[in-house]
Formats: sequence, C-alpha cells, structure tokens
Amino acid sequence: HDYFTRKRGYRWEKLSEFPGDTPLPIFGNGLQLGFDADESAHKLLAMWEKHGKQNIRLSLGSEDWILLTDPDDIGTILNHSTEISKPLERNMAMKPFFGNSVSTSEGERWRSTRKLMAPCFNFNTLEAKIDDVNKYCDRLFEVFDTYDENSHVELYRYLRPFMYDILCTSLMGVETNLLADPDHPYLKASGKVIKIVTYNYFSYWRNIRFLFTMSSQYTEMMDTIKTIKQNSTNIISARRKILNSIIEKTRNNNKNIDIDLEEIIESKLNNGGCLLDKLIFSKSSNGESTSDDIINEEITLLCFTGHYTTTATISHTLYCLAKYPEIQNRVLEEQRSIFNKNMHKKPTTQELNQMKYLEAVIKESIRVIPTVTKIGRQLQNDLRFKDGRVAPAGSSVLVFYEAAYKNPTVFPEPEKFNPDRFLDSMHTFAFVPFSAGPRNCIGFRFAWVAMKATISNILKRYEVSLGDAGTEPQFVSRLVTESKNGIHLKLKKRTY
Ligand code: HEM
Repeated sequence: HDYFTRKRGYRWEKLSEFPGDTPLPIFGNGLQLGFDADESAHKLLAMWEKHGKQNIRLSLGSEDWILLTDPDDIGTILNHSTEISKPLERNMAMKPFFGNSVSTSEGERWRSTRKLMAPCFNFNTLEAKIDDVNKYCDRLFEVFDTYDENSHVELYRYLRPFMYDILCTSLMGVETNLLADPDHPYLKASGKVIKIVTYNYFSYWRNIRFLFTMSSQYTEMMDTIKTIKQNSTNIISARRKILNSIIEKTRNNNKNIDIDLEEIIESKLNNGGCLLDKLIFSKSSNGESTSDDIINEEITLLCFTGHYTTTATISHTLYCLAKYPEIQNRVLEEQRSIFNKNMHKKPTTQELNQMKYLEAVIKESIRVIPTVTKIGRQLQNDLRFKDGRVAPAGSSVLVFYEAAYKNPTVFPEPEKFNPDRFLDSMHTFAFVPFSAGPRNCIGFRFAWVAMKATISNILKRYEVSLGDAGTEPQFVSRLVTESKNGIHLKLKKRTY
C-alpha cells in the first residue's frame, strides 16, 4: 500500500476510494486473477461479491480499472460526450484482427466511418432487412427439418452461417449461402476469434512479445486472421463485380444520351445502396477513394461482430426457453394472439413491435447469460461520479455487465429467470446490453429485428426442449459469453 501511495500519488489516492484488493508492486492484482483467461472471469466476479457487490477497482500491471455495476455511474461514463476512447489493452487485443475499424479506432477515422455507416442502421432501412431474415429462415428450416424430434441440433453450427448470410445479403449486397456449408473455413476461423481476443486481453504472458510469437497460439491467431481477412477480400471483390455490371448495363442502356454516370450511381446508392457500397464509393476530404485495406478492416469487423453476437443471443434465448417450458408456452401464447390462426405467416416489423413478452424473454436471457460481458473506456480526463468519487485520468472505466446483471438492488432475486421484471420500468442504465451514448452499438436495431423475427419463426414452427444429459452447455465468460460445447437442443415440429 505504501509503495503505491508513494509511487503513484494522486492516481492512487483517487483509485483507493473504491473498494478492491491491495495491489502488489509490478503485478498489481494480476496474480490473483491467474493466467487462465476463462478462470479469471470467475475470480473477478468473486472479487466483486467479496467487496459488497459495488463498483470495485483493480490494477493489472500498469493498468488501473474501475469496474462499474452501479446504474447511475454506468450512465455517467456511457453518456459522456468526449470520453469515448477504448482501453488500450482491449484495442491491442482486437487490432490484429480488425485494424482501425469503427470499433477499434479513435478520432477522425472513427467519426467519419461511424457517420458513413449510421444511415444503414436507421429505422427506415429495417423494413427491407426483415424480408431477408424471413427468407433465410426458410432455408434454416429446411436444415432443421432433417433432424427428427429425438436428435440434437447444435444451434451455433447453423445459426452462425444463417446470421452471416443475412448480414452479407443486407449489408454487403452479396448473396452467400454458408448455411449449405457449415464447415466453411470462415466459420471455423471466426469461431475462434472471441477465444483468442479474450486470451490476448487477459493472458499477460502474451505481452512478452518474443515468447508469444514463438508459440503455437500465435500461429493459430495469424492463421485465423488470414482466413477472416481473405473472406472480406472475397466479399469486396464479389460486390465490385456486381457494381461493375450495374454500371455497364446503365451505360449500355443510355448509349446515345449524354448522362452523368456518377449521378446515376449516386442515386442508386441513396435508394437502397448497401453499407459496402457506401464504403466503396466514399471519398476522403481530398477526394481520394477509400483503399481496399481500409474497407477490409470494416467488413471484417462487421461480418464478425454482427453474426457472432446475434447468434449467441438467439441460441442462449432458445436454450432458456427449452429450460423453462412454461415461459416458452407464454411466448407461444403471445405469438398466437398476434398471428391468430395464421401461425405459418412470417412477421412484419409492426408485428415484431407487438412482441413485448418475447422482447422481455430475450432481455432476461441476455441478463442471465450476458452476450457482451465487459466494455470499457480509457479516460482522457478525471471523471467524477454522482457520489463525488473520481476515476482518475489514464485509468480505464469498465461496465462490468456480468456483475451488473446480478446486482440484487437492481434485479431482485437475480438467480431467478423471470422475464416479467423487464415488463416494469427500470433505471435507464440498469440494462444497456448494447451500450449507450455516442459509442453505442451501431447495429442494435438490426440485431433486434433479426433476433425477434428469427426466434418468432423458430418457436411457431418447433417446440424446443433440452438435449439429453451430458450435453448441457459449458458457458465461459469471454468478451462474449459462449458455450464451449455449443447449444444442443431438440426441435419438435408443431402441428396446427
Ligand atoms: C445481440 C447482438 C449485439 C450485442 C449484444 C451488441 C453489443 C455491442 C456493444 C455492447 C457495443 C459497444 C461496445 C463499447 O461501447 O465498447 C457494440 C458496438 C458495436 N456493435 Fe454491436 N452488438 C450486437 C449486434 C451488432 C450487430 C448486428 C452489428 C452490425 C451488423 C453490430 C455492430 C457494432 C459496431 C460496428 C460497434 C462499434 C461501434 C463504435 O465503436 O462506434 N453489433 N455492440
């Protein structure tokens, strides 16, 4: 304690106002968390419990964290207009995969990309996307129908390509069919990303560069990166081909007319151009086109994050519904009241808006199996919380979702699966799984449409139940919670 007081003065003075274990010189609290990234998540949660289930501090090497579980304080950091930088260590873990993408960059690159992409995720563009979701559900059902009611379906295996195909079609303007190829190299490689990023983040030995570069884990990481980047290269060239043929056709149809092709292309883009088109046609302030390397970073991020988080949430919600059949029945009742006798009909966005109970069930599933487990900001300046305590400049403030969702003052009886709690109003920052403020999840509306429509379609068609003993999911709290052995459920076709 003395050592730190002397060494770090002001910063420690501020940090020490938050409860936490006494850090050791050099290691901080690192040794307590251990070297196994999957285990350290449990230890962190235990630390939070030990210190009275409130905001805690933690030091890891030269990094200091304040882990927030108080809704007011979570609001203070997420709503801040200028504290929008990600923690350095988080970015170091992510950047080998995603370069300076919108999720890993700061300053002008972040601002301009965010602005460029935002219109693709507006309310108005969602109408078109639900048609894609519904269409791909039919393909999914063709696969599910091949399983009889007693065999297990491993959900990640099919929902990942399903969500990926939807994303590629609606955001990239390229129709893919990975659902027909669930062993595709992209799926294998992207299935490892969360594990590797989490290990990069929490396994301190990886910072010893020469040790890491000689390890088999490094080779695995580099192979994974190569595969997912190659996939983006393929998407970009497929879309360029499609665009070129559109341009060629337009030119041929207007051979004898004096036209401004750029203008025609631009009008095409404004009416239904996809996100990838926006990147391809974007120009920097000095008129230069965006390079393929930069486009690749954005596509690699979007393809990964967009399909992985939604798949996890859909799968985990279906698992909860299989575990609690009475809640599944209530969801089905709500579906009946919305669709009347027409239970084969695919939902519209209006119908999705009526699915309040399903929405509550998805939220409660995220609460008990947190899709994203932690997010953070590295402070440029001191940040003052409501109670007057200060997080010092240079430290990282984290939203500790896993713990916040177990906070009994916010969620009474937190161990109970009770979707009804979301039907009542609650603190604005009690439950923000998509973050909030200027750096929130850009894809949250898209995610809601995809998740609600998919679960509605699946539940109307199948009764879901748990797999046999021995197949229970083994959840690990990485940056995204995932089950190491997948999600095994039985699907029984309903008769109407
Ligand atoms: C259940 C599904 C999803 C969850 C729980 C989720 C959660 C999050 C969270 C918590 C953040 C904020 C990270 C932070 O503040 O540090 C984030 C950022 C982001 N998400 Fe999502 N997300 C989901 C789906 C999607 C989808 C479908 C897309 C795109 C197709 C997407 C694209 C992004 C992007 C680009 C960012 C970075 C935004 C920025 O830094 O400005 N997400 N997401």
